[in-house]
Amino acid sequence: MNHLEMGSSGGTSEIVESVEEPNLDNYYGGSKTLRIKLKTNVQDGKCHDVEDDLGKLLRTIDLRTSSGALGPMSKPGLDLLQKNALKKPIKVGASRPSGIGISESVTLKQALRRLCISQASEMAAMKRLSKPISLSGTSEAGTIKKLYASVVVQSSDSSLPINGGQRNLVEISIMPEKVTGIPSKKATVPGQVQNSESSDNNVVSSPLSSVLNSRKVTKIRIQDVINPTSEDSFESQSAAVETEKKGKSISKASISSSQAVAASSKGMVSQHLTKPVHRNKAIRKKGKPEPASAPDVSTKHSEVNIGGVTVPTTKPCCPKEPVTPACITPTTKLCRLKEPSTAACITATTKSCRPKEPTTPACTMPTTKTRRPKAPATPATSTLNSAAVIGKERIDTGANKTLSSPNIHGSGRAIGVKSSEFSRSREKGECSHSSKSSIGDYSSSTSISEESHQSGASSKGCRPHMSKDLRWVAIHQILIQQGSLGLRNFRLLKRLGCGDIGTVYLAELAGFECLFALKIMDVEFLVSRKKMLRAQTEREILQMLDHPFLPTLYAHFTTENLSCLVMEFCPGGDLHVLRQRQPCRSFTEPAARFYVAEVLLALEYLHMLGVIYRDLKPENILVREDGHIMLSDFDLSLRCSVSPTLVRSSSLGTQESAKKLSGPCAENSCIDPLCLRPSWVQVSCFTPRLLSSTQEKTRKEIGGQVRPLPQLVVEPTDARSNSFVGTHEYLAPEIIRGDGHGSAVDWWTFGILLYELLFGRTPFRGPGNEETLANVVSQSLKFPENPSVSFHAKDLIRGLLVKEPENRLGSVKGAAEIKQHTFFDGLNWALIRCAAPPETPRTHDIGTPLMLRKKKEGKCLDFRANGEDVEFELF
Ligand SMILES: Nc1ncnc2c1ncn2[C@@H]1O[C@H](COP(=O)(O)OP(=O)(O)OP(=O)(O)O)[C@@H](O)[C@H]1O
Repeated sequence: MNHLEMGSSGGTSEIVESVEEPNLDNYYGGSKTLRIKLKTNVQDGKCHDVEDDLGKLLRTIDLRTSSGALGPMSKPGLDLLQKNALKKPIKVGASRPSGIGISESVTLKQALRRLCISQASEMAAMKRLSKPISLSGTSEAGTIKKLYASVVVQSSDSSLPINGGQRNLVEISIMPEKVTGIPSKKATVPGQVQNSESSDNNVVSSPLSSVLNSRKVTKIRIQDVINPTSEDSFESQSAAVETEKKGKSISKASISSSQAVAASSKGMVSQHLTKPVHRNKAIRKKGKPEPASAPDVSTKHSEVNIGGVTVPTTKPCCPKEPVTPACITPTTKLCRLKEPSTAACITATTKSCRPKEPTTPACTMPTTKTRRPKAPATPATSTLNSAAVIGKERIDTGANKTLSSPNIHGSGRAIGVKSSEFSRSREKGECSHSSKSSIGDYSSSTSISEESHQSGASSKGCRPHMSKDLRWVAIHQILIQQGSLGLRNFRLLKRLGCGDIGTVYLAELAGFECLFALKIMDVEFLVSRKKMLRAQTEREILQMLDHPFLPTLYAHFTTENLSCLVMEFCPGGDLHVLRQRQPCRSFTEPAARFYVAEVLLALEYLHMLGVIYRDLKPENILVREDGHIMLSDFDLSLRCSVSPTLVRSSSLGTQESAKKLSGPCAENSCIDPLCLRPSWVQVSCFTPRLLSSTQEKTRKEIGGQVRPLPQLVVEPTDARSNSFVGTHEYLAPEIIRGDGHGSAVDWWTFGILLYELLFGRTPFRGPGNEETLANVVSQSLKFPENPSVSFHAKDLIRGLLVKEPENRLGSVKGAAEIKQHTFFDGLNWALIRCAAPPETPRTHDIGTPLMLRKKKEGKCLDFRANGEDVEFELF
């Protein structure tokens, strides 16, 4: 600290400038010292002229420094010079382009000062360049260089390229805190002065101080980047603004430096910096509602009902942020957006949805309808829990609950149907396009409340694998533009088939060239035939689905008296048709394995959702455009509760396992993945293979045998229903016997399916349905000699077609058990959706557009192409 002491010594008053500083000898070598004392003699009341004293002083200096006029300065002299330097900013003027000059107009004292200042500063700087700063571990020279670089950047041009600013940002941020005490010393770094000279107005000390100030600003910004959501950063940002405001008064250069730093910050982290701004707005507006804006359909995870159309709102149709081409990639040939505005935001690489070559795999459905035999009446009571919980959904079984789904209404007319009506509904299916008709003796002991419907809707809100689908974009565009979706938006092109509860059409969304399968159901007909619950079950299940081998429901709407499901269209027909096109009317083993593997994954997924499918047959397995499968038709499915269970292998007796499996797995008497021999099983198992020492010990104690880990089973293995549902040839024995059934029925039908795909017929088919049913219950399984089928395939079928459901493969651990069978050896389950299918469908005939004409009273609605007109088919 510098201070002036005034003392009195006799008649002489002496102003002594004393400096309390660390030993500067270290700084300046201490080799030569020049001590200057300014002494004012007041003697006899006479003041001597200061100039005289200085003259003497100058002579003294000349004498003592004659050996080296530019030699090291004495400490006191330096002190004085330093002090002066601190008091006055060093102006870098054009009059002194280089080196040290003394203008003629200045006094001798000033000249002396300048000389000393320049010399001392130069020396100090040179010394410092080689002196490390202990605090930061970086040399002070390095720090000076960095500061210099900052000053150079800031003083030369404020409109610097951003990357220059970036460099400054980083360098400044690592400066040690304690550099603030030496700005004036640093100001005389030679190179720095040279650069600073480029501008008359630049004040060297100011940029430095502003840089130091802006370091704080910079630091704050970096914090923002690191943690853009922290409150601190928000406050600091305000502080930074304050600092910047203050900095404006320092100098022009300091402002520019601050701007440069800020600009560099922006340049580095422009994206991140936008976040705190948004967040700040949010903080400010906290508690205040945002002004009404258009609904952001891209972010909500629930469904909306717009104009009677139920659609999920999570689809990335028109997100607020501009849609990048990568965000919406065409995934199908079946949809193309026409409107240029949309196409611009979506991507222009979409394939045409209108295939040119007319082939008709999807239109080869048998048109003959089979009347189903009346199945024996079965008790309506279901062994399902009265209040079944599916995930977060709760199925309320309240008997008199009124169904008033907003989705089932037409022209503003809500349909309220007492669930008691459904409870009485046990009607069999009456119409099918296939030779294998589904029996729909649907025990409707459950009715589904509105709440469960809503939660079901929200659970299906997100469909990642379909999120890039242009069809979502098209539908959402219609909803946004027109407010609702209806039959008017579709051109019916072809009838794809007729089921128990409705008719499915190939339909094009007008203006978009997007093809859909449109299932149209006559609500009055459904109510009168007590099939409303089946329709509702199907819709609710469809709304839950999000799986590559299961259909996507794009929308549901009601219009007049029709309930319509807008689904994904499968142009490849079904496996029944496809099988009949095979050389021996049966698939090769690899092809069959591919199809059943995909079906298995779909069933596994359904089971995990608490859905027992119950109607597996080739007719319900549709072939997608890419050749992969899609399991359709859920109106006979059973919804039930699923409670994850940890199943220990010991609970499944080893003998039982052996019965179910043969080959390497059965030899081991264990079905746990760890016990399976095939290498692919071990590869696909995610169980850690490293055992701890304790585990290793335990393992040895049990005689070297691997103790299988318990397995989590999330399948409705305990669910029971007494409904008589299914297709005769596919009905499980327990359904026919009326024993009550659970998810094991799907593994029975899975066995029948594999049998049919491989052998071209089902195993228990009799001359009539009654005989078929009898065979299913009592006849033993036989395999034809032709075609030749592998042992593994037969072994799997044998494991599945076990008449007692409790001994059936899959009855305990579900799909996991079946996947582990040797028939599937080498199959990569995780990547099967990427595997090449046995065949991909040929292009399909979209047919002639159909037109709705009329509906006859009290009859099931159907449309039939007749030139340009459509007639209703009565059934
Ligand atoms: N998404 C689709 N893509 C192509 N064709 C389909 C699609 N959905 C259904 N179909 C065809 O439409 C026809 C009728 O299907 P729907 O599901 O209504 O009845 P179903 O399969 O006969 O079953 P059920 O009578 O039990 O309702 C089927 O033959 C099927 O091939």
